[in-house]
Amino acid sequence: MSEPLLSVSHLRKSFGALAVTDDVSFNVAPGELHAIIGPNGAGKTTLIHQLSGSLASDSGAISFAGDEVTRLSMVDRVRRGLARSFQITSILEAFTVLENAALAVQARSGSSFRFFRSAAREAPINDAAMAALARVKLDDRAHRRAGSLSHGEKRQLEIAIALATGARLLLLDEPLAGTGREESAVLVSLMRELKETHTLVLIEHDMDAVFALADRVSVLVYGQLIATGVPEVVRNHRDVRAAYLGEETAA
Ligand SMILES: Nc1ncnc2c1ncn2[C@@H]1O[C@H](COP(=O)(O)OP(=O)(O)OP(=O)(O)O)[C@@H](O)[C@H]1O
Repeated sequence: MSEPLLSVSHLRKSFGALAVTDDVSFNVAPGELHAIIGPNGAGKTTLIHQLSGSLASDSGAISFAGDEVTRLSMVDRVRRGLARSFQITSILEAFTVLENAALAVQARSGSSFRFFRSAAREAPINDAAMAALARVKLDDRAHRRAGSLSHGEKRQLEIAIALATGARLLLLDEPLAGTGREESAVLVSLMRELKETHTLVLIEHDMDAVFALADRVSVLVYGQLIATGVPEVVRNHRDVRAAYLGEETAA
């Protein structure tokens, strides 16, 4: 196997007495789509926060592209190419879809946020922002107000914003949450296309999507990874089936 792009080793985070991530170790190879699944409250979102840098880890190490990034800020991790797809709440609804993507391009170049309304009018920024929108099939919505997008389109825009930062590895936290069947199909096919060019870490409750897309799956239960492997092995893993008893994946 090639050198991992992301390497997580013995990562921990507690809130008070609650160990929310507890000695978590796994690797993600370049080009891999690695899904992290687990029952509600298992610690998946906390783990993504630790990987993105929005939450400091108590102990353990995170390496990205061969460099340790454990103590780096979120902005520094984004500049190195490790970006989280931010939640809808971070979309600026009053601005156009293009302006939202342009802001992310501008953040990558390190220039000030203050003039971002005009950023979309600067050719290099505009071109990069339009390219990110085209990747998520939102280029025809570029000049619409972001607030006017459907729920599924907003999730596409979140991914475009992460792409526009120049990310090599995208951390996607439940991109299908709250989407309808058609929206979800659009996002699944989008992720399949993104796999061609990007490394993805995907947290998702939709097991059909996970097992259709993932190269490998890790299972988090009460903060601990109980299994990592290719989908078929994980699906049939005894501990995984036990952890999910009564939940959809064991079906
Ligand atoms: N800031 C915090 N302070 C205290 N407890 C927290 C905090 N953030 C998360 N927790 C607790 O940590 C546990 C794991 O939460 P987390 O959101 O990471 O789980 P999850 O696997 O993403 O859950 P879900 O699938 O429901 O989104 C939960 O018990 C939660 O209440």
